[in-house]
Amino acid sequence: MEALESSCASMCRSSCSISSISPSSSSASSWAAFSSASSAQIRASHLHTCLAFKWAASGRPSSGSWQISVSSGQMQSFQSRSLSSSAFFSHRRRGRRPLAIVLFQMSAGQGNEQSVDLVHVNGATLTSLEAMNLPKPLSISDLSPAPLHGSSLRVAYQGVPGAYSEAAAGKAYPNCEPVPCDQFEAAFQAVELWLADRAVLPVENSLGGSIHRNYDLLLRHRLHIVGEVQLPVHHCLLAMPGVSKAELKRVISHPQALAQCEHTLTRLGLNVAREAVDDTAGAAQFIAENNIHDTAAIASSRAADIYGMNILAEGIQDDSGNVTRFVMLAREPIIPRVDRPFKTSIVFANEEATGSLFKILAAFAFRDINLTKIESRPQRKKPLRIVDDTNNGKAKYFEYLFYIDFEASMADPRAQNALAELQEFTSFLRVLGSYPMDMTPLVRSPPL
Ligand SMILES: O=C(O)C(=O)C[C@]1(C(=O)O)C=C[C@@H](O)C=C1
Repeated sequence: MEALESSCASMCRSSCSISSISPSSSSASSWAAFSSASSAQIRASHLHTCLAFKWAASGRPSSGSWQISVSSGQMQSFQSRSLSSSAFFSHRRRGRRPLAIVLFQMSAGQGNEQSVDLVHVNGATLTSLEAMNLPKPLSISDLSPAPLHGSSLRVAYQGVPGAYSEAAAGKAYPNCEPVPCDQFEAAFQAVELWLADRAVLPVENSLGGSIHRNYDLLLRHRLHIVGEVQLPVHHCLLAMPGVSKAELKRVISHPQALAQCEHTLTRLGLNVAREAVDDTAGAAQFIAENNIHDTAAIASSRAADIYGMNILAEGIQDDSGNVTRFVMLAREPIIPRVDRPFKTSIVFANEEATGSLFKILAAFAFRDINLTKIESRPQRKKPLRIVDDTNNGKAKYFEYLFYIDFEASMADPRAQNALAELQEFTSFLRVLGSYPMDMTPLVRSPPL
């Protein structure tokens, strides 16, 4: 029997129970399409979500009649589409297995709070979840500026469950509802569009350096930095159960993770091809879903648990004190305070004058304000400055934006005065956020 994986967007919060579903045509008007999976919660009024099953075996499912058994409950009528039609499968999943979609009709008059427990499709067990990108009706709670009383904060991160960014979201906001996003840009937009309350994004790593993409996105979007978390990153080498290091021909992971483990991989004799993918846990998921035996992933031990992989080596980062710094982003800034250590992040373009950068840095030094980070990025809108100040012709200079983090709150007059002085030497200045510093002690992992 081909194994199926149920996928779902967990948009719905109440529950209902169904006993079995047989295929038929989908002509009814009140489709209660809901995104769900094992023990999902749905609200009867949600009409635009749906169930999706991902094939765990290669190839397409065979045709024939389908029986979906779920726990018994109050759903009065339901229908599924035929699963045999190829048009029925999502074609947007290039290189990935097709999705089968089942729509359920819910009858009016059902209570709001019901639960669906999917168990089998034609006897195959449903396992993991994946978000479906289907429209969901807006509700009042989507539009409320703060999470409703009793509901958890939705925190967008880039990657899939098991990614370090998910762990950082949990460290920043314990008990939050992590919202996985396929790209950094999507995490920014999820907050801007009120689909999430916060985003948690990596900005720098102690071994790999800055994550430039996020610096560029900080400028392009209007979100505010409201906090930071530093996460010790302990990488593991994951492979399918039964696979040994000697069988590996490739190691895949997020480019930062590959960079952080470069020397250790060589020391382990793994002089095999490295391939970059979107996130560490996504690498593990890809290997597990496709049952690939000649490839390992660099990811967390939690990713090994989630995707059923074996840990071949633990703590494979090149330095036991490997730490990634994440920032928390929100639509509104927080009010800066002076009763605890604060950091402020700014971005500016300096004036075209000799020594302007020196004068900018001196504005902090004279006030005893410690700088913790300076990063320069090309000014994409104005990448070159061409000046005619030589006897031999025109000179070309690259134009940069500078990102600075300094240890002071914007409520501190020293910081206010420093920025006032900065304005004399800058053509552009923006405060990205003033936020409490992460002062939690970091735990080093034992050397490999
Ligand atoms: O791929 C992940 O798991 C991530 O959360 C991303 C990320 C990064 O962008 O730096 C986060 C922490 C580690 O440094 C490696 C990768």
